[in-house]
Amino acid sequence: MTAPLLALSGLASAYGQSQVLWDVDLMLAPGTATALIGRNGVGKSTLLGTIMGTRTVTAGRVAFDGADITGLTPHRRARAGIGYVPQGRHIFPHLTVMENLETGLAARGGRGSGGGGVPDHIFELFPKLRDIRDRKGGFLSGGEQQQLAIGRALAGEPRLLLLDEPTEGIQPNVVQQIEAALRTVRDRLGVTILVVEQYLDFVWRFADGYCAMDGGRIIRQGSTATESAADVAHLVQI
Ligand SMILES: Nc1ncnc2c1ncn2[C@@H]1O[C@H](COP(=O)(O)OP(=O)(O)OP(=O)(O)O)[C@@H](O)[C@H]1O
Repeated sequence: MTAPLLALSGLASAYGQSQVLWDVDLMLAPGTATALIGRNGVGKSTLLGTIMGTRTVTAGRVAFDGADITGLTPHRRARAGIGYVPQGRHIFPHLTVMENLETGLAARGGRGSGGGGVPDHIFELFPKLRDIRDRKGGFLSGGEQQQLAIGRALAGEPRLLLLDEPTEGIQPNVVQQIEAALRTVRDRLGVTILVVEQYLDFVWRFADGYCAMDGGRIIRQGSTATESAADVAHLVQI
């Protein structure tokens, strides 16, 4: 197997006295898309947070491209090549679309294409963003904000893209655009993707593999090519 881009081993996390992640092992091969599935509250967002560095790791190790990054701040991890699209998108409402995208450039550090501005491919992935580039973030629809949040993460030219429920509350035609864009990001840009997603149709159309969580642990992993969504549906139903 090719060396993993991301390797989690024995990872644990807690909010104060309350442990929410237990002994998580996960490896992501470069250029693959994996969906993190499971019911509400099982620890999916917390797991993304431990990879990005916004949540405390109480045990275990996060390795990115062979280097131990467990002790690095989120800022350093972003500069190392990890992009993050949080749940709720966190768009800056008083900045324009273009200014929001430019905030993503800082993550690039010395890496990436070296050009100064927002990479053109972001507007090829999301043409709507070009049309509305002077509009303030606070005036965008949910679908436009989601595209902007993904575009902003991509402006940092990440090698690993973490997304937290990108289809939540988004109308079906925009879900399709997001799916097509993510497919291009994986297949043409070679970016590795880890996406928290409850919508299994989307997962089975787009992701290579899935990883199911329950009670803060990974309880099952597999391939979307060899298993069906029906096999795991009981793991996401409430
Ligand atoms: N800031 C916090 N302080 C204390 N407990 C928290 C905090 N954030 C999350 N938790 C708890 O940690 C557990 C895991 O939450 P997490 O958000 O990671 O789950 P999730 O699977 O992403 O759920 P959802 O799909 O609802 O976002 C839950 O029991 C939750 O109540």
